[in-house]
Amino acid sequence: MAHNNHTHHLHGQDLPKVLQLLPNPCFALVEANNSHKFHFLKAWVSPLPQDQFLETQAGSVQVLLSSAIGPPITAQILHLLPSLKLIVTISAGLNHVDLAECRARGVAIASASKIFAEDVADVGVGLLLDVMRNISASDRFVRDGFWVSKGDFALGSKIGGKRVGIVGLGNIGLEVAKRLEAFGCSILYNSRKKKPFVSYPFFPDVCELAANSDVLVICCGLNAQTHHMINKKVLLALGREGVIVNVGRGAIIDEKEMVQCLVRGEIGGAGLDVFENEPHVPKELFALDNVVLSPHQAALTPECFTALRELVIGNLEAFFSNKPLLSQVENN
Ligand SMILES: O=CC(=O)O
Repeated sequence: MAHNNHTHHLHGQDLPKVLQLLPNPCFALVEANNSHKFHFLKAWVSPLPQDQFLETQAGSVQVLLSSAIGPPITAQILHLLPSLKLIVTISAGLNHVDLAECRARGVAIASASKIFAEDVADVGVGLLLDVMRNISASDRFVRDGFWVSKGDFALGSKIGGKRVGIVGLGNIGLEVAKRLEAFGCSILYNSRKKKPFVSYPFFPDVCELAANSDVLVICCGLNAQTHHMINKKVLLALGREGVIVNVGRGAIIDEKEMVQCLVRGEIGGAGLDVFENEPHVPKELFALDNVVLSPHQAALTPECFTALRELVIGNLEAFFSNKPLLSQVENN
């Protein structure tokens, strides 16, 4: 987009188009005060079925706004958008986007990973503390009147000195490491590649990492390589006292096996913000006091909304003026 004095005189139809497939509260937030700069094209407003709408109305669309809770951006959708050059996703995770198809079509991706990292890490550490110090379980104990009728509650474990294995040392994993270092934990990690900028011990094999950790914190993305990467063998290597925390995606863990391990006491506990089949959570977990559950909401705090809006609009402005994107994701 040429930035000149006439920009604000452009009619909606002449503005650069930004496609949205489904309504999303975060999109509305991004749109607020910016509808004079971009024409936000909303597939759901049309009476046409989505495919037909895309085929007839979105042929010239270059940018798609997407989110982790929105519809997956499949090869089929990409095929209906021949002019698409950029997907801006309001998420840290990218598993809802067909990355191979984007690569093949030369579609760039910009994410919100940097903005969400601190908030997701906070919840990861919160879940770890909760499981290990029985915070939610003690709260239930007190509310149910058991402090009076039964006396003391089961003791939790000390956090300081624990070995925390981080799976995925990206933006989120690094924030988790930073926080837990301050608690006196020792940090180990598994990642696709060894990171030259940290001195934490690197474990190329996730099973080895589990065997050497008191807690595993899952912070990686979901893809073909990480799907069910945390399988029964890894869980058994973590062991009876071991705790697992997941703030990545549910399907990185083989959920059925994890539930079995928890029910049989083969691992010590779990703190979970994500699940394989959200919003459905395996019912067996509801009965377990050593499990803390959270409804996949680690990423979003109202405090990050301003930064999110600036990042998305910054990416759109950069794209339409041929400048480097602010948060382009590597997709090789
Ligand atoms: O799950 C949330 C995200 O990917 O940002």
